[in-house]
Amino acid sequence: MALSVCLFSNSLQSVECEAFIFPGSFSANSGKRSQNARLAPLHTLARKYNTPVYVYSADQIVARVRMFARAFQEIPHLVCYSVKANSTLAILKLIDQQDAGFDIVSGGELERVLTLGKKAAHRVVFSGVGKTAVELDLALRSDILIFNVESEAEIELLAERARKLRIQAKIALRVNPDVFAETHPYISTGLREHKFGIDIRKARAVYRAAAKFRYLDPCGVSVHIGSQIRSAEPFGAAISRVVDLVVQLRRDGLNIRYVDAGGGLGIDYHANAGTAGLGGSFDAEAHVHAYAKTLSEPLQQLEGNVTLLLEPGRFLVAQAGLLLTRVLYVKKNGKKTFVITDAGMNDLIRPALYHAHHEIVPIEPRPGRKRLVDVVGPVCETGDFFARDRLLPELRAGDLVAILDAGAYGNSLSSNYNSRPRPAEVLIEGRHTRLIRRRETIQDLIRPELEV
Ligand SMILES: Cc1ncc(COP(=O)(O)O)c(C=O)c1O
Ligand SMILES: N[C@@H](CCCC[NH3+])C(=O)O
Repeated sequence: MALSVCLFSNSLQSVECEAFIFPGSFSANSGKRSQNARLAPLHTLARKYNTPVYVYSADQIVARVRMFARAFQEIPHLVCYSVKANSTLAILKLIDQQDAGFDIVSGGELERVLTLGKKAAHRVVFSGVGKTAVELDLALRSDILIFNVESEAEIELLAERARKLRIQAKIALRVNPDVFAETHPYISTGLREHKFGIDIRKARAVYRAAAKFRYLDPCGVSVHIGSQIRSAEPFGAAISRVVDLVVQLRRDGLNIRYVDAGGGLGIDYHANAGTAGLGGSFDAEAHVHAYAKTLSEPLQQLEGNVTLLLEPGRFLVAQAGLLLTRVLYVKKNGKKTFVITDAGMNDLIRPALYHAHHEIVPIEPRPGRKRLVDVVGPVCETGDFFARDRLLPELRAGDLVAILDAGAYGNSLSSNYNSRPRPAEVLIEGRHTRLIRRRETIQDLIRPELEV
């Protein structure tokens, strides 16, 4: 019997989501609100586009952007989607259509935003510790919204470039608030020992110095304490320190009009855990509302006159994407069973890099006893795994499996290691599916070398 499973369900806590019709035995019961998104069966996608392939749901992305905006509706704000999470042009376009802005960290990301039109650039915040003169010039000429400056040396370089081009630059200092946030150490950014931002204790003096440059307008304060943060508390601590600083800076005579709270709101990578019914207790909407409340309380001290900039990445796109891959081989080494897929760590590096958990769902699960397996890729690294000692229904060569919650830091962090072309990407829009990035070919990889 065909039952429905919505592998993107968690992002909306949807029930009865008829996303994928599997001849399997899962049922998607993950919560409260119901949404019918009729999407194509994954089998069809695998046949049409081959594997591995990233599959995204446009509905889910749009729903997340709207959910985020709803939570902040009482506060003047601009959601600036963090492009690094997923920088595929069709995804950016979708988010642009929701009137969002963009958080970028390189000239390359700015070029991507510019493909949406010049207007999109006016809603860009430019973060990053290592901006080059060329990147600053492009951003100045593109008339971006604001530069989040991360060092005194960068202020000087930006002031020089702005003077040369005779273009006024709005700047925020990204302050380092020395706030601990529980997450993987590689993606924690808010402690003094991290490379990010300017020590908040020095910030007033740095603002005073910045204000002397004719072509710089110090009008914002920004902070970003890390990524995949599941509790509201550290965001509250960071924003309170920022608000205190804004009060002081205003007393110092600066016209601070922007507070940028950064990104970092986490998701539940276990939300679809379990096999007898996908879904979990994570309520994304409640989570973002709690986050909004935590940010808005300290901001009240500023009595309006401030636009809150937000830079969510993962929260908007992670759960709207999955990586569809086919089992190549199943083999035993001693007591271990390895399920070897055609996707590898080069396609999705999060498990290898952070020991990150991603749910893995067989598309046609076999009934019967589950087995403890390692799901691994074909790359020549022992770290090339998607799951270790995971209890899964029996898998055989040829089976399709979906690696869930892969919409953020999936393809954008992929590489060509082992000379593996990157996967295709497909967007599901209502009843239609669209190839938004073709699979790379070996020619794509070697052409730059043949050209020299
Ligand atoms: C400055 C900045 N803003 C926004 C983000 C987006 O973070 P997330 O995807 O966790 O929301 C990042 C990544 O951590 C970042 O470094
Ligand atoms: N790449 C990380 C997030 C990094 C955020 C960068 N500021 C992840 O996959 O979780």
